[in-house]
Amino acid sequence: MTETRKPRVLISDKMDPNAARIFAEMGCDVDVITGETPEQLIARIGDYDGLAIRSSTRVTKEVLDAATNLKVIGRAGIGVDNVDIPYASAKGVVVMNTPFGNSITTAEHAIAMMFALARQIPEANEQTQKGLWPKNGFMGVEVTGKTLGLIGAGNIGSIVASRALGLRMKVVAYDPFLTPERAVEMGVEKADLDTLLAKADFITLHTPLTAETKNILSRENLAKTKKGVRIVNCARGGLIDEAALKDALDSGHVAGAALDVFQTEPAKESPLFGTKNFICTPHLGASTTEAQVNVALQVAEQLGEYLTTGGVTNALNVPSLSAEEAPKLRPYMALAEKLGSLVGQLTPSAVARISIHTEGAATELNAKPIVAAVLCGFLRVQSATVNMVNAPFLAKERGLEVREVKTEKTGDYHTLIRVSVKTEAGERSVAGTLFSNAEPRLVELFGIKVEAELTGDMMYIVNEDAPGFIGRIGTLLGENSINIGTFNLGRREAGGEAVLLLSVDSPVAGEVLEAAGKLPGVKRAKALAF
Ligand SMILES: NC(=O)c1ccc[n+]([C@@H]2O[C@H](COP(=O)([O-])OP(=O)(O)OC[C@H]3O[C@@H](n4cnc5c(N)ncnc54)[C@H](O)[C@@H]3O)[C@@H](O)[C@H]2O)c1
Ligand SMILES: O=C(O)[C@H](O)COP(=O)(O)O
Repeated sequence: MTETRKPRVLISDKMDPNAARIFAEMGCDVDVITGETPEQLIARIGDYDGLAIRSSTRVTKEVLDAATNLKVIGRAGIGVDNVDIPYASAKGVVVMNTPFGNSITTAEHAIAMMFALARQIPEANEQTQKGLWPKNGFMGVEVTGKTLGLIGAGNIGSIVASRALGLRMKVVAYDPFLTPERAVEMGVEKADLDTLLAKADFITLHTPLTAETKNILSRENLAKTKKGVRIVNCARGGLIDEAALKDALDSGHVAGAALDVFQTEPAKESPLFGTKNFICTPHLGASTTEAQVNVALQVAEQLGEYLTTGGVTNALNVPSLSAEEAPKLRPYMALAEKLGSLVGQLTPSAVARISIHTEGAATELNAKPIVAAVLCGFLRVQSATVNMVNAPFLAKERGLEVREVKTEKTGDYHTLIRVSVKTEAGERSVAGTLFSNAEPRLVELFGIKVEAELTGDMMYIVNEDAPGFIGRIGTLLGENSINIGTFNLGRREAGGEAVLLLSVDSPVAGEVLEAAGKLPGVKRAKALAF
Protein backbone atom coordinates (compact mmCIF):
# COMPACT_ATOMS: atom_id res chain seq x y z
CA MET A 1 0.00 0.00 0.00
CA THR A 2 1.44 3.43 -0.90
CA GLU A 3 1.48 5.93 1.94
CA THR A 4 0.43 9.45 0.92
CA ARG A 5 2.99 12.12 1.76
CA LYS A 6 1.89 14.69 4.35
CA PRO A 7 1.86 18.30 3.08
CA ARG A 8 5.06 20.08 4.18
CA VAL A 9 4.90 23.62 5.50
CA LEU A 10 7.72 26.06 6.23
CA ILE A 11 7.23 28.90 8.72
CA SER A 12 9.98 31.33 7.74
CA ASP A 13 9.17 34.36 9.95
CA LYS A 14 8.77 34.69 13.70
CA MET A 15 5.22 33.54 14.42
CA ASP A 16 3.20 32.62 17.48
CA PRO A 17 3.78 28.88 18.27
CA ASN A 18 0.07 28.22 17.83
CA ALA A 19 0.68 28.24 14.06
CA ALA A 20 3.03 25.23 14.20
CA ARG A 21 0.65 23.44 16.57
CA ILE A 22 -2.34 23.91 14.25
CA PHE A 23 -0.38 22.80 11.18
CA ALA A 24 0.62 19.60 12.98
CA GLU A 25 -2.95 19.00 14.18
CA MET A 26 -4.19 19.42 10.61
CA GLY A 27 -1.85 16.69 9.38
CA CYS A 28 1.00 18.79 7.97
CA ASP A 29 4.71 18.32 8.56
CA VAL A 30 5.93 21.71 9.72
CA ASP A 31 9.39 23.27 10.01
CA VAL A 32 10.04 26.61 11.72
CA ILE A 33 13.22 28.11 10.25
CA THR A 34 13.41 31.88 10.61
CA GLY A 35 15.97 34.55 9.87
CA GLU A 36 17.51 32.88 6.83
CA THR A 37 19.12 34.74 3.93
CA PRO A 38 17.31 34.79 0.56
CA GLU A 39 19.88 32.26 -0.75
CA GLN A 40 19.16 29.88 2.14
CA LEU A 41 15.43 30.15 1.54
CA ILE A 42 15.91 29.52 -2.18
CA ALA A 43 17.94 26.40 -1.41
CA ARG A 44 15.28 25.10 1.00
CA ILE A 45 11.93 26.08 -0.49
CA GLY A 46 11.73 23.32 -3.12
CA ASP A 47 10.73 20.79 -0.42
CA TYR A 48 7.62 22.63 0.73
CA ASP A 49 3.94 22.69 -0.25
CA GLY A 50 3.08 25.65 1.95
CA LEU A 51 4.96 28.74 3.18
CA ALA A 52 3.79 30.80 6.17
CA ILE A 53 5.33 34.28 6.48
CA ARG A 54 5.01 37.71 8.08
CA SER A 55 6.64 40.79 6.58
CA SER A 56 10.32 39.79 6.77
CA THR A 57 10.44 36.99 4.20
CA ARG A 58 10.56 38.36 0.67
CA VAL A 59 8.88 36.00 -1.75
CA THR A 60 10.56 37.08 -4.96
CA LYS A 61 10.59 35.63 -8.49
CA GLU A 62 13.80 33.75 -7.59
CA VAL A 63 12.17 32.19 -4.52
CA LEU A 64 9.08 31.24 -6.54
CA ASP A 65 11.18 29.73 -9.33
CA ALA A 66 12.91 27.52 -6.77
CA ALA A 67 9.59 26.61 -5.09
CA THR A 68 8.78 23.69 -7.37
CA ASN A 69 6.29 22.07 -4.96
CA LEU A 70 4.78 25.21 -3.49
CA LYS A 71 1.00 25.46 -3.63
CA VAL A 72 0.18 28.18 -1.15
CA ILE A 73 1.72 31.15 0.65
CA GLY A 74 0.04 32.43 3.80
CA ARG A 75 0.76 35.87 5.24
CA ALA A 76 0.09 36.02 8.99
CA GLY A 77 -0.97 39.64 8.74
CA ILE A 78 -2.36 42.04 6.17
CA GLY A 79 0.21 43.63 3.85
CA VAL A 80 1.51 41.38 1.08
CA ASP A 81 3.91 43.84 -0.53
CA ASN A 82 6.71 41.35 0.27
CA VAL A 83 5.16 38.77 -2.09
CA ASP A 84 5.36 38.98 -5.88
CA ILE A 85 1.68 38.14 -6.32
CA PRO A 86 1.51 38.39 -10.14
CA TYR A 87 4.43 35.97 -10.42
CA ALA A 88 2.94 33.66 -7.77
CA SER A 89 -0.31 33.66 -9.80
CA ALA A 90 1.57 32.89 -12.99
CA LYS A 91 3.25 30.00 -11.15
CA GLY A 92 -0.10 28.76 -9.87
CA VAL A 93 0.60 29.48 -6.21
CA VAL A 94 -2.30 30.68 -4.05
CA VAL A 95 -1.52 33.72 -1.87
CA MET A 96 -3.60 34.26 1.28
CA ASN A 97 -3.52 36.82 4.07
CA THR A 98 -5.40 37.26 7.35
CA PRO A 99 -7.14 40.57 6.72
CA PHE A 100 -8.69 41.16 10.14
CA GLY A 101 -6.53 39.44 12.78
CA ASN A 102 -4.33 42.44 13.60
CA SER A 103 -6.60 45.38 12.66
CA ILE A 104 -7.69 46.31 16.19
CA THR A 105 -4.12 46.12 17.44
CA THR A 106 -2.82 48.31 14.61
CA ALA A 107 -5.64 50.83 15.08
CA GLU A 108 -4.78 50.98 18.78
CA HIS A 109 -1.13 51.61 17.89
CA ALA A 110 -2.16 54.54 15.69
CA ILE A 111 -4.20 55.99 18.56
CA ALA A 112 -1.27 55.41 20.94
CA MET A 113 1.03 57.24 18.52
CA MET A 114 -1.45 60.11 18.33
CA PHE A 115 -1.45 60.49 22.13
CA ALA A 116 2.33 60.09 22.26
CA LEU A 117 2.58 63.05 19.87
CA ALA A 118 -0.08 65.15 21.60
CA ARG A 119 1.70 64.82 24.97
CA GLN A 120 5.29 64.21 23.75
CA ILE A 121 5.44 61.15 25.98
CA PRO A 122 8.65 59.52 24.59
CA GLU A 123 10.78 62.68 24.99
CA ALA A 124 9.26 63.55 28.37
CA ASN A 125 9.94 60.01 29.55
CA GLU A 126 13.55 60.14 28.40
CA GLN A 127 14.28 63.48 30.04
CA THR A 128 12.56 62.52 33.27
CA GLN A 129 14.59 59.32 33.52
CA LYS A 130 17.72 61.39 32.99
CA GLY A 131 16.80 63.21 36.22
CA LEU A 132 15.92 66.51 34.44
CA TRP A 133 12.33 66.76 35.74
CA PRO A 134 11.36 68.89 32.68
CA LYS A 135 7.94 70.00 33.94
CA ASN A 136 7.88 73.21 31.92
CA GLY A 137 9.21 71.87 28.62
CA PHE A 138 6.25 69.78 27.56
CA MET A 139 3.05 71.71 26.91
CA GLY A 140 0.75 69.29 25.10
CA VAL A 141 -2.55 69.56 23.23
CA GLU A 142 -5.93 67.90 23.89
CA VAL A 143 -7.41 65.68 21.23
CA THR A 144 -11.00 66.35 22.32
CA GLY A 145 -12.75 68.56 19.78
CA LYS A 146 -9.85 68.28 17.31
CA THR A 147 -10.24 67.06 13.73
CA LEU A 148 -8.65 63.76 12.74
CA GLY A 149 -7.96 63.38 9.02
CA LEU A 150 -8.25 59.72 8.10
CA ILE A 151 -6.58 58.75 4.82
CA GLY A 152 -7.93 55.27 4.04
CA ALA A 153 -11.15 54.15 5.68
CA GLY A 154 -10.92 50.35 5.39
CA ASN A 155 -10.65 47.82 8.20
CA ILE A 156 -8.06 49.63 10.29
CA GLY A 157 -9.11 53.16 9.31
CA SER A 158 -12.69 52.51 10.38
CA ILE A 159 -11.58 51.16 13.78
CA VAL A 160 -9.37 54.23 14.25
CA ALA A 161 -12.37 56.41 13.34
CA SER A 162 -14.60 54.72 15.91
CA ARG A 163 -11.96 55.11 18.63
CA ALA A 164 -11.39 58.78 17.68
CA LEU A 165 -15.14 59.48 17.80
CA GLY A 166 -15.14 57.92 21.26
CA LEU A 167 -12.45 60.45 22.20
CA ARG A 168 -14.83 63.20 21.03
CA MET A 169 -12.80 64.05 17.95
CA LYS A 170 -14.31 64.97 14.57
CA VAL A 171 -13.25 62.62 11.78
CA VAL A 172 -12.81 63.67 8.15
CA ALA A 173 -12.07 60.77 5.82
CA TYR A 174 -10.49 60.67 2.39
CA ASP A 175 -10.96 57.35 0.61
CA PRO A 176 -12.10 57.25 -3.03
CA PHE A 177 -13.80 53.89 -2.39
CA LEU A 178 -15.77 55.05 0.66
CA THR A 179 -19.47 55.30 -0.17
CA PRO A 180 -21.49 58.20 1.28
CA GLU A 181 -23.72 55.63 3.06
CA ARG A 182 -20.71 53.96 4.72
CA ALA A 183 -19.34 57.37 5.74
CA VAL A 184 -22.66 58.13 7.48
CA GLU A 185 -22.63 54.70 9.12
CA MET A 186 -19.07 55.34 10.37
CA GLY A 187 -20.00 58.82 11.61
CA VAL A 188 -17.29 60.50 9.53
CA GLU A 189 -17.33 63.34 7.03
CA LYS A 190 -16.26 62.16 3.57
CA ALA A 191 -13.94 64.73 1.98
CA ASP A 192 -11.50 65.15 -0.87
CA LEU A 193 -7.82 65.08 -0.01
CA ASP A 194 -7.27 68.85 -0.16
CA THR A 195 -10.18 69.48 2.23
CA LEU A 196 -8.81 66.90 4.65
CA LEU A 197 -5.32 68.41 4.48
CA ALA A 198 -6.70 71.88 5.18
CA LYS A 199 -8.95 70.83 8.08
CA ALA A 200 -7.05 68.17 10.01
CA ASP A 201 -5.26 68.78 13.32
CA PHE A 202 -4.05 65.17 13.21
CA ILE A 203 -3.63 63.02 10.12
CA THR A 204 -3.45 59.23 10.21
CA LEU A 205 -2.72 57.01 7.20
CA HIS A 206 -4.42 53.64 6.63
CA THR A 207 -4.07 52.75 2.94
CA PRO A 208 -2.02 50.10 1.20
CA LEU A 209 1.03 51.30 -0.71
CA THR A 210 -0.07 51.52 -4.35
CA ALA A 211 0.85 53.66 -7.36
CA GLU A 212 -1.91 56.08 -6.25
CA THR A 213 -0.99 56.22 -2.57
CA LYS A 214 2.81 56.34 -2.94
CA ASN A 215 3.92 59.71 -1.51
CA ILE A 216 0.32 60.70 -0.86
CA LEU A 217 1.84 63.04 1.72
CA SER A 218 4.27 64.55 -0.79
CA ARG A 219 6.14 67.83 -0.24
CA GLU A 220 3.33 69.61 -2.07
CA ASN A 221 0.58 67.98 0.00
CA LEU A 222 2.46 68.52 3.27
CA ALA A 223 2.51 72.22 2.39
CA LYS A 224 -1.31 72.14 2.14
CA THR A 225 -1.71 70.90 5.72
CA LYS A 226 -2.74 73.13 8.60
CA LYS A 227 0.22 74.65 10.48
CA GLY A 228 0.77 72.62 13.63
CA VAL A 229 -0.61 69.39 12.19
CA ARG A 230 0.54 66.10 13.73
CA ILE A 231 0.96 63.07 11.46
CA VAL A 232 0.79 59.33 12.21
CA ASN A 233 1.71 56.53 9.79
CA CYS A 234 1.09 52.95 10.89
CA ALA A 235 0.30 51.73 7.37
CA ARG A 236 3.21 51.52 4.96
CA GLY A 237 6.49 53.35 4.46
CA GLY A 238 6.44 55.16 1.15
CA LEU A 239 3.12 56.91 1.83
CA ILE A 240 5.03 59.97 3.07
CA ASP A 241 7.96 61.77 1.45
CA GLU A 242 10.38 61.32 4.37
CA ALA A 243 12.78 64.11 3.31
CA ALA A 244 9.88 66.55 2.95
CA LEU A 245 8.53 65.48 6.33
CA LYS A 246 11.89 66.21 7.96
CA ASP A 247 11.91 69.70 6.43
CA ALA A 248 8.33 70.33 7.59
CA LEU A 249 9.25 69.21 11.14
CA ASP A 250 12.39 71.36 11.13
CA SER A 251 10.43 74.41 9.99
CA GLY A 252 7.75 73.77 12.62
CA HIS A 253 4.96 73.60 10.03
CA VAL A 254 4.36 70.02 11.16
CA ALA A 255 4.23 69.95 14.97
CA GLY A 256 4.89 66.23 15.28
CA ALA A 257 5.18 63.01 13.31
CA ALA A 258 4.99 59.40 14.45
CA LEU A 259 6.06 56.63 12.10
CA ASP A 260 5.75 52.90 12.65
CA VAL A 261 6.78 52.17 9.06
CA PHE A 262 9.57 53.41 6.82
CA GLN A 263 10.31 53.64 3.14
CA THR A 264 13.21 51.20 3.66
CA GLU A 265 12.95 48.55 6.38
CA PRO A 266 14.56 47.63 8.61
CA ALA A 267 15.27 51.36 9.04
CA LYS A 268 18.67 51.28 10.68
CA GLU A 269 19.29 54.91 9.73
CA SER A 270 17.09 57.77 8.58
CA PRO A 271 17.40 61.56 8.20
CA LEU A 272 14.36 61.70 10.48
CA PHE A 273 16.18 60.11 13.42
CA GLY A 274 16.95 62.76 16.01
CA THR A 275 14.58 65.31 14.46
CA LYS A 276 12.68 67.34 17.07
CA ASN A 277 9.06 66.19 17.53
CA PHE A 278 9.67 62.99 15.61
CA ILE A 279 8.93 59.63 17.23
CA CYS A 280 8.96 56.13 15.81
CA THR A 281 8.54 52.42 16.45
CA PRO A 282 10.09 49.54 14.47
CA HIS A 283 6.99 48.31 12.58
CA LEU A 284 5.23 47.26 15.78
CA GLY A 285 1.68 48.00 14.59
CA ALA A 286 0.67 44.33 14.70
CA SER A 287 2.80 43.36 17.68
CA THR A 288 0.45 42.43 20.46
CA THR A 289 -0.03 39.00 21.95
CA GLU A 290 -3.66 39.02 20.88
CA ALA A 291 -3.02 39.97 17.26
CA GLN A 292 -0.14 37.54 16.87
CA VAL A 293 -2.22 34.66 18.23
CA ASN A 294 -5.08 35.68 15.90
CA VAL A 295 -2.99 35.83 12.74
CA ALA A 296 -1.01 32.68 13.58
CA LEU A 297 -4.17 30.65 14.16
CA GLN A 298 -5.84 32.06 11.06
CA VAL A 299 -2.93 31.54 8.72
CA ALA A 300 -2.36 27.97 9.90
CA GLU A 301 -6.06 27.12 9.60
CA GLN A 302 -6.29 28.66 6.13
CA LEU A 303 -3.14 27.03 4.77
CA GLY A 304 -3.84 23.70 6.46
CA GLU A 305 -7.37 23.67 5.07
CA TYR A 306 -6.16 24.46 1.56
CA LEU A 307 -3.48 21.78 1.65
CA THR A 308 -5.73 19.10 3.14
CA THR A 309 -9.25 19.84 1.80
CA GLY A 310 -8.83 22.38 -1.00
CA GLY A 311 -10.89 25.00 0.91
CA VAL A 312 -9.81 28.53 -0.01
CA THR A 313 -10.21 31.44 2.44
CA ASN A 314 -8.88 35.00 2.11
CA ALA A 315 -6.95 34.26 -1.05
CA LEU A 316 -5.79 37.28 -2.99
CA ASN A 317 -5.39 35.57 -6.35
CA VAL A 318 -8.07 32.88 -6.49
CA PRO A 319 -11.81 32.85 -5.61
CA SER A 320 -12.68 31.80 -2.06
CA LEU A 321 -14.06 28.31 -1.61
CA SER A 322 -15.19 27.20 1.84
CA ALA A 323 -14.41 23.73 3.18
CA GLU A 324 -18.20 23.19 3.05
CA GLU A 325 -18.44 24.22 -0.61
CA ALA A 326 -15.33 22.30 -1.68
CA PRO A 327 -16.84 18.76 -1.63
CA LYS A 328 -19.99 19.98 -3.46
CA LEU A 329 -17.96 21.79 -6.08
CA ARG A 330 -15.29 19.15 -6.57
CA PRO A 331 -17.26 16.92 -9.02
CA TYR A 332 -18.38 20.04 -10.93
CA MET A 333 -14.80 21.22 -11.17
CA ALA A 334 -13.76 17.77 -12.42
CA LEU A 335 -16.53 17.91 -15.05
CA ALA A 336 -15.62 21.49 -15.99
CA GLU A 337 -11.94 20.64 -16.37
CA LYS A 338 -12.72 17.61 -18.55
CA LEU A 339 -15.05 19.63 -20.80
CA GLY A 340 -12.46 22.40 -21.11
CA SER A 341 -9.81 19.82 -21.91
CA LEU A 342 -12.02 18.11 -24.53
CA VAL A 343 -12.69 21.42 -26.30
CA GLY A 344 -9.01 22.35 -26.06
CA GLN A 345 -7.88 19.04 -27.54
CA LEU A 346 -10.45 19.13 -30.34
CA THR A 347 -9.95 22.80 -31.34
CA PRO A 348 -6.63 23.17 -33.10
CA SER A 349 -7.31 26.75 -34.26
CA ALA A 350 -7.10 30.01 -32.28
CA VAL A 351 -10.02 30.58 -29.91
CA ALA A 352 -11.21 34.16 -29.44
CA ARG A 353 -13.86 33.48 -26.83
CA ILE A 354 -14.80 30.72 -24.44
CA SER A 355 -18.24 30.71 -22.82
CA ILE A 356 -19.12 28.71 -19.75
CA HIS A 357 -22.82 28.17 -19.47
CA THR A 358 -24.34 26.57 -16.36
CA GLU A 359 -27.87 25.21 -16.22
CA GLY A 360 -30.09 23.92 -13.39
CA ALA A 361 -28.41 22.91 -10.11
CA ALA A 362 -24.98 24.07 -11.32
CA THR A 363 -26.22 27.68 -11.30
CA GLU A 364 -26.59 27.60 -7.51
CA LEU A 365 -22.84 27.12 -7.07
CA ASN A 366 -19.97 29.58 -6.93
CA ALA A 367 -19.21 30.00 -10.66
CA LYS A 368 -15.63 31.26 -10.29
CA PRO A 369 -14.01 27.88 -9.49
CA ILE A 370 -16.04 26.23 -12.28
CA VAL A 371 -14.85 28.84 -14.77
CA ALA A 372 -11.25 28.49 -13.54
CA ALA A 373 -11.49 24.69 -13.92
CA VAL A 374 -12.77 24.98 -17.52
CA LEU A 375 -9.92 27.36 -18.36
CA CYS A 376 -7.47 25.08 -16.65
CA GLY A 377 -8.55 22.07 -18.78
CA PHE A 378 -8.71 24.17 -21.93
CA LEU A 379 -5.29 25.78 -21.50
CA ARG A 380 -3.50 22.62 -20.36
CA VAL A 381 -3.32 21.65 -24.02
CA GLN A 382 -1.13 24.73 -24.51
CA SER A 383 0.77 24.80 -21.21
CA ALA A 384 1.62 21.92 -18.90
CA THR A 385 2.04 24.22 -15.88
CA VAL A 386 -1.47 25.65 -15.91
CA ASN A 387 -3.60 25.19 -12.78
CA MET A 388 -6.68 26.68 -11.11
CA VAL A 389 -4.74 29.70 -9.91
CA ASN A 390 -2.92 30.74 -13.04
CA ALA A 391 -5.57 29.66 -15.61
CA PRO A 392 -7.63 32.93 -15.49
CA PHE A 393 -4.38 34.90 -15.51
CA LEU A 394 -3.06 32.98 -18.56
CA ALA A 395 -6.40 33.34 -20.37
CA LYS A 396 -6.22 37.11 -19.91
CA GLU A 397 -2.59 37.20 -20.96
CA ARG A 398 -3.50 35.33 -24.17
CA GLY A 399 -6.38 37.68 -24.98
CA LEU A 400 -9.03 34.97 -24.52
CA GLU A 401 -12.43 36.48 -23.80
CA VAL A 402 -14.18 34.52 -21.03
CA ARG A 403 -17.97 34.63 -20.68
CA GLU A 404 -20.14 33.23 -17.93
CA VAL A 405 -23.84 32.51 -18.52
CA LYS A 406 -26.39 31.04 -16.10
CA THR A 407 -29.80 29.53 -16.97
CA GLU A 408 -31.80 28.47 -13.96
CA LYS A 409 -34.38 26.30 -15.81
CA THR A 410 -33.33 22.77 -16.69
CA GLY A 411 -33.55 20.93 -20.02
CA ASP A 412 -32.90 17.19 -20.27
CA TYR A 413 -30.56 17.22 -17.28
CA HIS A 414 -31.02 18.49 -13.71
CA THR A 415 -27.59 20.06 -13.93
CA LEU A 416 -25.42 20.92 -16.91
CA ILE A 417 -22.22 22.69 -17.87
CA ARG A 418 -21.81 23.72 -21.49
CA VAL A 419 -18.49 25.00 -22.82
CA SER A 420 -18.57 26.86 -26.16
CA VAL A 421 -15.62 28.19 -28.09
CA LYS A 422 -15.66 30.80 -30.79
CA THR A 423 -13.06 30.44 -33.53
CA GLU A 424 -12.81 31.92 -37.03
CA ALA A 425 -14.76 28.86 -38.24
CA GLY A 426 -17.71 29.66 -35.91
CA GLU A 427 -18.97 28.60 -32.49
CA ARG A 428 -19.26 25.03 -31.20
CA SER A 429 -19.85 23.48 -27.85
CA VAL A 430 -19.66 20.42 -25.62
CA ALA A 431 -21.85 19.78 -22.59
CA GLY A 432 -21.75 17.51 -19.59
CA THR A 433 -23.68 16.59 -16.48
CA LEU A 434 -23.14 14.74 -13.22
CA PHE A 435 -24.65 11.30 -12.74
CA SER A 436 -25.71 10.73 -9.12
CA ASN A 437 -24.43 14.27 -8.43
CA ALA A 438 -20.89 12.92 -8.51
CA GLU A 439 -19.87 11.28 -11.78
CA PRO A 440 -18.93 13.61 -14.66
CA ARG A 441 -20.39 12.57 -18.03
CA LEU A 442 -20.16 14.12 -21.45
CA VAL A 443 -23.68 14.32 -22.91
CA GLU A 444 -23.23 16.41 -26.03
CA LEU A 445 -20.34 16.82 -28.43
CA PHE A 446 -20.53 19.54 -31.10
CA GLY A 447 -24.32 19.21 -31.38
CA ILE A 448 -24.40 15.39 -31.29
CA LYS A 449 -25.86 13.60 -28.28
CA VAL A 450 -23.37 11.11 -26.90
CA GLU A 451 -22.91 9.75 -23.42
CA ALA A 452 -19.33 9.16 -22.35
CA GLU A 453 -17.04 9.20 -19.37
CA LEU A 454 -13.98 11.29 -20.27
CA THR A 455 -11.17 9.31 -18.72
CA GLY A 456 -7.60 8.19 -19.37
CA ASP A 457 -6.56 7.51 -22.97
CA MET A 458 -9.34 7.89 -25.51
CA MET A 459 -9.86 7.88 -29.24
CA TYR A 460 -12.20 10.26 -31.03
CA ILE A 461 -13.48 9.46 -34.50
CA VAL A 462 -15.86 11.37 -36.76
CA ASN A 463 -17.29 9.23 -39.52
CA GLU A 464 -20.27 8.71 -41.80
CA ASP A 465 -22.84 6.50 -40.12
CA ALA A 466 -22.73 3.28 -42.20
CA PRO A 467 -22.88 -0.47 -41.52
CA GLY A 468 -19.61 -2.29 -40.92
CA PHE A 469 -17.66 0.62 -39.46
CA ILE A 470 -17.68 -0.58 -35.84
CA GLY A 471 -16.31 -3.96 -36.87
CA ARG A 472 -13.53 -2.37 -38.88
CA ILE A 473 -12.36 -0.06 -36.09
CA GLY A 474 -12.54 -2.92 -33.56
CA THR A 475 -10.41 -5.09 -35.82
CA LEU A 476 -7.84 -2.32 -36.37
CA LEU A 477 -7.40 -1.74 -32.65
CA GLY A 478 -7.33 -5.46 -31.91
CA GLU A 479 -4.62 -6.01 -34.53
CA ASN A 480 -2.57 -3.33 -32.76
CA SER A 481 -3.14 -4.90 -29.31
CA ILE A 482 -5.18 -1.92 -28.10
CA ASN A 483 -7.87 -3.03 -25.69
CA ILE A 484 -11.14 -1.07 -25.74
CA GLY A 485 -12.59 -0.10 -22.35
CA THR A 486 -15.80 1.72 -23.29
CA PHE A 487 -17.47 2.40 -26.60
CA ASN A 488 -19.66 5.50 -26.95
CA LEU A 489 -21.52 6.35 -30.13
CA GLY A 490 -23.63 9.30 -31.24
CA ARG A 491 -24.97 10.55 -34.58
CA ARG A 492 -26.82 13.54 -35.99
CA GLU A 493 -29.28 11.30 -37.83
CA ALA A 494 -29.32 7.80 -39.33
CA GLY A 495 -26.75 7.73 -42.13
CA GLY A 496 -25.45 11.21 -41.17
CA GLU A 497 -22.35 12.37 -39.35
CA ALA A 498 -21.48 10.19 -36.35
CA VAL A 499 -18.95 10.40 -33.52
CA LEU A 500 -17.27 7.59 -31.69
CA LEU A 501 -15.49 8.02 -28.37
CA LEU A 502 -13.54 5.03 -27.21
CA SER A 503 -11.67 4.65 -23.98
CA VAL A 504 -8.60 2.49 -24.51
CA ASP A 505 -6.20 0.77 -22.13
CA SER A 506 -3.08 2.14 -23.85
CA PRO A 507 -2.30 5.29 -25.84
CA VAL A 508 -3.14 5.15 -29.54
CA ALA A 509 0.04 5.51 -31.57
CA GLY A 510 0.31 7.86 -34.57
CA GLU A 511 0.34 5.06 -37.16
CA VAL A 512 -2.85 3.52 -35.73
CA LEU A 513 -4.55 6.92 -35.90
CA GLU A 514 -3.37 7.28 -39.46
CA ALA A 515 -4.74 3.86 -40.35
CA ALA A 516 -8.04 4.74 -38.61
CA GLY A 517 -8.21 7.94 -40.64
CA LYS A 518 -7.99 5.86 -43.83
CA LEU A 519 -10.88 3.55 -42.97
CA PRO A 520 -13.89 4.06 -45.30
CA GLY A 521 -16.14 6.92 -44.17
CA VAL A 522 -13.75 8.28 -41.47
CA LYS A 523 -13.38 12.08 -41.55
CA ARG A 524 -11.19 12.57 -38.50
CA ALA A 525 -9.39 10.36 -35.97
CA LYS A 526 -7.66 11.78 -32.94
CA ALA A 527 -6.15 10.52 -29.70
CA LEU A 528 -7.34 12.22 -26.51
CA ALA A 529 -6.04 12.07 -22.96
CA PHE A 530 -7.79 13.05 -19.71
N1 LIG B 1 2.05 48.81 10.94
C1 LIG B 1 1.63 47.58 10.91
O1 LIG B 1 2.18 46.69 11.55
C2 LIG B 1 0.42 47.23 10.09
C3 LIG B 1 -0.44 46.24 10.57
C4 LIG B 1 -1.55 45.92 9.79
C5 LIG B 1 -1.77 46.56 8.60
N2 LIG B 1 -0.90 47.49 8.17
C6 LIG B 1 -1.13 48.21 6.92
O2 LIG B 1 -2.22 49.09 7.11
C7 LIG B 1 -2.81 49.40 5.85
C8 LIG B 1 -4.32 49.37 5.95
O3 LIG B 1 -4.76 48.08 6.27
P1 LIG B 1 -6.33 47.72 6.25
O4 LIG B 1 -6.46 46.38 6.82
O5 LIG B 1 -7.12 48.83 6.83
O6 LIG B 1 -6.57 47.67 4.71
P2 LIG B 1 -7.98 47.81 3.97
O7 LIG B 1 -7.77 47.23 2.63
O8 LIG B 1 -9.08 47.28 4.80
O9 LIG B 1 -8.16 49.38 3.83
C9 LIG B 1 -7.41 50.17 2.98
C10 LIG B 1 -8.26 51.34 2.58
O10 LIG B 1 -7.47 52.21 1.78
C11 LIG B 1 -8.32 52.75 0.80
N3 LIG B 1 -7.58 53.28 -0.33
C12 LIG B 1 -7.07 52.62 -1.39
N4 LIG B 1 -6.50 53.49 -2.24
C13 LIG B 1 -6.65 54.71 -1.69
C14 LIG B 1 -6.26 56.01 -2.09
N5 LIG B 1 -5.62 56.21 -3.25
N6 LIG B 1 -6.54 57.04 -1.30
C15 LIG B 1 -7.20 56.85 -0.12
N7 LIG B 1 -7.62 55.65 0.30
C16 LIG B 1 -7.33 54.58 -0.47
C17 LIG B 1 -9.20 51.58 0.40
O11 LIG B 1 -10.38 52.00 -0.24
C18 LIG B 1 -9.47 50.94 1.74
O12 LIG B 1 -10.66 51.42 2.31
C19 LIG B 1 -2.20 48.39 4.89
O13 LIG B 1 -1.18 49.04 4.17
C20 LIG B 1 -1.59 47.35 5.78
O14 LIG B 1 -0.53 46.69 5.17
C21 LIG B 1 0.19 47.86 8.90
O1 LIG C 1 0.57 44.29 7.15
C1 LIG C 1 0.67 43.85 8.28
O2 LIG C 1 -0.06 42.94 8.74
C2 LIG C 1 1.65 44.50 9.19
O3 LIG C 1 2.53 45.28 8.50
C3 LIG C 1 2.29 43.60 10.19
O4 LIG C 1 3.54 43.14 9.78
P1 LIG C 1 4.31 42.07 10.70
O5 LIG C 1 3.54 40.81 10.66
O6 LIG C 1 5.66 41.93 10.11
O7 LIG C 1 4.36 42.64 12.07
